[in-house]
Amino acid sequence: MIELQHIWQTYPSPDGKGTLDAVKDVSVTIEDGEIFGVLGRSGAGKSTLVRCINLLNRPTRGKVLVDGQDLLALDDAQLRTVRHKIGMIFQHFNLLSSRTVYGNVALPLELTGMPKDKIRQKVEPLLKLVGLTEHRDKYPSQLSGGQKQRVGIARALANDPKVLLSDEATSALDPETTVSTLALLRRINRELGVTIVMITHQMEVVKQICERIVVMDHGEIIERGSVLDVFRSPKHPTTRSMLSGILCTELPPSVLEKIRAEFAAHPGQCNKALRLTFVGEEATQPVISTCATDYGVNFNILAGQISEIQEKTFGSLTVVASCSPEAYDRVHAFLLANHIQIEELNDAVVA
Ligand SMILES: Nc1ncnc2c1ncn2[C@@H]1O[C@H](COP(=O)(O)OP(=O)(O)OP(=O)(O)O)[C@@H](O)[C@H]1O
Repeated sequence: MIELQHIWQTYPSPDGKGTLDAVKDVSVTIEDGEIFGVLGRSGAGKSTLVRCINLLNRPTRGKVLVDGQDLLALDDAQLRTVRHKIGMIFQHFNLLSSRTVYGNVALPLELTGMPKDKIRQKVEPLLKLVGLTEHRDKYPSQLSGGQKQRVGIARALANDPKVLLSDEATSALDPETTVSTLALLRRINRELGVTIVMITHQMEVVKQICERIVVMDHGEIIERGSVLDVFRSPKHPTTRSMLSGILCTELPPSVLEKIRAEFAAHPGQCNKALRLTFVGEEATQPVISTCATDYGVNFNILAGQISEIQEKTFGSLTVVASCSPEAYDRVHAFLLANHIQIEELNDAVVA
């Protein structure tokens, strides 16, 4: 288990006149075997925080405990031993251009003084795991971005780490390569039991593999929870804005226009603009049609997104419901009973 307790990181400010708190009193616990996401925009403090886990950053204040061991209390030799158990991969791969694929993966083992035949016994299965056996003698310049990142992953696994820190590891990759790289990380997590900490600004990354996340903004944690819960009801405006592509959290002018037209088309009715969010098999179609047939509600679907999070369907629909106030109360209760989250958007339409 990794425990970051009340971490502060203070740097000299860019103008050199004062200080900048890049991380402000952040506490996070990461359980063994999970895939944990640290999400936020550029400059939020994600890398600064996560690099405290292997003390690439020494926090100005706070405690870093890995399996109960206080890293800040260790001497250099003890810290080196702990760091062997924490691998790291980077956005720009950080490979040595003068070494082959094999040579890059072997490097951390050579540094421990391991004999050559033992190194081969370790490196060859790793190259197989990341699908690079046939590229073992190539140099980084002869590889695609996705292949380079696979070398980085194999190298990070060479010392059998318990934890893998991934600092924007897919940010430089195209969408397809991102998907396959994340699938590889998930396999590593499941098959080798490695705890993975993902630093990312990409919702797709979080959506595809993270189980729990924290969202950072200006050095602070503004939201935390399971990915499903945060996606279902993001509370902080920054989270909502980061999720807007997936959740339609911001209503585009064309949808606002349609909502206003719907309201005008049903004068004297209870008109509600709603965002309905659902997870799993409570697919809305039967529910929506039940609302129409059993409760006499006129539903007009104006926008929608269905995606997959942790192998579960996750959907968000923007609708206008027009009916009597009594019918609306009944429908509201019916939707909640069917595990559909309801957010009323009338204020946004009026604003
Ligand atoms: N070594 C440093 N010295 C001074 N300021 C720093 C240093 N490292 C980071 N910062 C500042 O701390 C803040 C947080 O940076 P950090 O790299 O942790 O953010 P991030 O969320 O990881 O963003 P990015 O993805 O852009 O790296 C930024 O304002 C950055 O300029």
